[in-house]
Amino acid sequence: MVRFLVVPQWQGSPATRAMLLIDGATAIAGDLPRAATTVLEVPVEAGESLGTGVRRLSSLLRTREVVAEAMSADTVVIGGDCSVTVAALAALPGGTDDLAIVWCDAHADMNTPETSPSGAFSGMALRAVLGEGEPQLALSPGIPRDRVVAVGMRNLDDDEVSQVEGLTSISASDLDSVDAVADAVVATGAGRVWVHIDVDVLDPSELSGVSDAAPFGVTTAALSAAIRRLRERVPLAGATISGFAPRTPADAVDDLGALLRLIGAIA
Ligand SMILES: NC(=[NH2+])NCCC[C@H](N)C(=O)O
Repeated sequence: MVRFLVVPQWQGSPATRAMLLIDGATAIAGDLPRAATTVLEVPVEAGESLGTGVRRLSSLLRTREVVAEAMSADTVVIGGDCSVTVAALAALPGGTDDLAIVWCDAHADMNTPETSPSGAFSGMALRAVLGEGEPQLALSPGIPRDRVVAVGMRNLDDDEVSQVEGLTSISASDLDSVDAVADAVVATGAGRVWVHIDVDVLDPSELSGVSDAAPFGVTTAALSAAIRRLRERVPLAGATISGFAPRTPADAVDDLGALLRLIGAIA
């Protein structure tokens, strides 16, 4: 049975109102089956960079320990900022040797501390999954680039452009084919797949509670259908929903329909 691990980590976000991610995690948790849901306690303090180029590193490391203690097979992780996926993969039962990653996010998250405009670890999260960037946070071993399928990526920093070469990229219009994601993952040869969804991958008309909305995103319907099709062909190792940062409780209610549809596709 699927377990939900709610990780209200905000310290990896570049947003000025990053703590709205706590409200987002709490709103989602309230709609999950209680017996299958664990809400983790993440540090309340912002934390220190400890001389690295990653803001709030000390708190990110602490959350990582808490996630490692709680991880089990068939876990759906609910963020929090999108770097919670790095913590989950670092502690994934069975390791990551046979894993492909589907990274659904408007942003590339391919910065390192050297290229990051913000110092926010969420903007470095996919790069850390590849095993690169700040060594205290990077996966070891990393996931090879040819095992990564990026969906809906459309808001890149200049230094990220060269870095996304080598990833398979699926645009919003590519999702018109319900098999596009499944075909790309099967082509990697991986035995299992982790699906990461930062909800800012959705078009802003579908969901408003994100801190850095980008136009021309994917529809909830197309993404859900693509994930369901993927799961018919490749076993799911786990999944993440992250980046939900509603401005008010009423806004959160407006967005819950789209969120629950995505959760239904991955859980
Ligand atoms: N998944 C996200 N919301 N990422 C935000 C990244 C923003 C920007 N590219 C940075 O590195 O700071």
